[in-house]
Amino acid sequence: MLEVNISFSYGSRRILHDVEFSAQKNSLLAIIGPNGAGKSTLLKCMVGILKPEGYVNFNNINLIELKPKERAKFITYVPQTSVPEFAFTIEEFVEMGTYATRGDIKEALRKVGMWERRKEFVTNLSGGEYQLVLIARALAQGSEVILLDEPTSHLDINHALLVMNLLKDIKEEKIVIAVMHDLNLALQYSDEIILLNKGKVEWKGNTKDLKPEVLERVYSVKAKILKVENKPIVLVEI
Ligand SMILES: Nc1ncnc2c1ncn2[C@@H]1O[C@H](COP(=O)(O)OP(=O)(O)OP(=O)(O)O)[C@@H](O)[C@H]1O
Repeated sequence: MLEVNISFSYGSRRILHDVEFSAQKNSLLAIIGPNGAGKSTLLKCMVGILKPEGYVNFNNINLIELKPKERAKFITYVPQTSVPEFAFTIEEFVEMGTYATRGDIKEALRKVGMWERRKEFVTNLSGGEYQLVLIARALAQGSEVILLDEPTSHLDINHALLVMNLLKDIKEEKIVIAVMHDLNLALQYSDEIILLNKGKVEWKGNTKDLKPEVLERVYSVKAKILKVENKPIVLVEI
């Protein structure tokens, strides 16, 4: 069980106001919200890149208070996909910066379907393939909590589904929290949602309980949530 309460300011500007929630295994948690709501800042605070006020308690250990090396055993962060700068092989890249064993690396690359391609250079991968390698690197670290910042941005629908199905798989073993912009993917794959707006939790709860009025208020659009083949679809009036 992960219990979070975070406030954070950049200088005198308050970005996150008492953002409080909990997360657990077997429940994919999506963090949604408009641009600038504070979603990425929240993940960076949780993983210790930024120093917030509050706590990130995992089994009653406040991860914020741990040294980075110690914290990395519990929580990992997959940043928004950037372009790889250095020509490491996939295998070297996954090994870098982790405390992973050979076995962990093999298992992680197998999980994302990249083991056979481990000798290829990361610089030659497509955006979607690189995203899978970033996830493998986080998996190889073996931490109990995995945070992902927009794991499907820049991906075509096929790769996006590949990544989301992978997260669905991973949530059985780890606490998975993903910042997501695509409301349809968030609604279809997440079990719980936190809707951030202007640094505050505007709404949180079971994904199936999210009402279009909440989306309308926060995103300033006219929205409907329809059921197609029993799956929720957000329809926005244009
Ligand atoms: N290094 C920084 N210094 C000062 N302000 C920052 C810095 N980084 C982000 N901010 C501000 O913090 C606020 C929250 O940014 P954040 O990136 O967390 O939002 P977000 O919800 O992830 O947005 P998006 O969906 O656009 O990625 C924004 O107003 C942004 O301008």
